[in-house]
Amino acid sequence: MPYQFEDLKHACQAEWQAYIEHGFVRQLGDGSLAPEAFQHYLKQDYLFLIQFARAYALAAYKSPTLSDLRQAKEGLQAIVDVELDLHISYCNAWGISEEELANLPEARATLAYTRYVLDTGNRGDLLDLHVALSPCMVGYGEIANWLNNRAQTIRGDSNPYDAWIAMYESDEFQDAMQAEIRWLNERLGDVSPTRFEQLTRVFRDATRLEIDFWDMGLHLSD
Ligand SMILES: Cc1ncc(CN)c(N)n1
Repeated sequence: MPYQFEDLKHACQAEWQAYIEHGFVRQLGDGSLAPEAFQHYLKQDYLFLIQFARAYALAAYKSPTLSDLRQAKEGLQAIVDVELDLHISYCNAWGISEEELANLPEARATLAYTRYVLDTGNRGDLLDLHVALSPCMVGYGEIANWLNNRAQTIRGDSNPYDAWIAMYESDEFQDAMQAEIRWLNERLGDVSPTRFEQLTRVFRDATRLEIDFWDMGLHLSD
């Protein structure tokens, strides 16, 4: 039977659930997250997004066909034109200037995750790289949808984190997430069980690094 993206999630169910339903996410949803934790996360996420934009540029470099190149461009555009732009204005609203962002040191969780993805992409092929990128692109879209279906989630002005949820439930982000899933489904359909095992390891590692990123925000780790 051809593999699908859902099979990767299924193979890493415990890690995927721990990522999507993390304490940081729950507290964002009900508005109880400490502002310092959110600001720490926001700053590190700016650094994270710059490295992830580089990883999509690597995907463009590794693309053998026009359709692969277009998919890499979509990912790069979603980060640079949608997420980073919104992120900078969102940081400003939270009292974090662009100058401060430009001079931040990277936390260990940021270093570990971003360099893992770049290294996986350098050593492996285009599919390894997209699988390593997928918890980022697919996970946040899924988190926004999970929060929206959760009774404890507060939407609107009474939740200071409402704009964050809105960013990831936006059509632009949800469309980019669906395009990534479609691209992966087409490629995963052809892989052998042994190759799927290898890719599962990459997906699990990247998902665990997403969990560490939430932990870093929650505990203000550097
Ligand atoms: C750590 C992290 N992971 C995923 C995303 C969503 N692109 C993000 N902004 N930051």
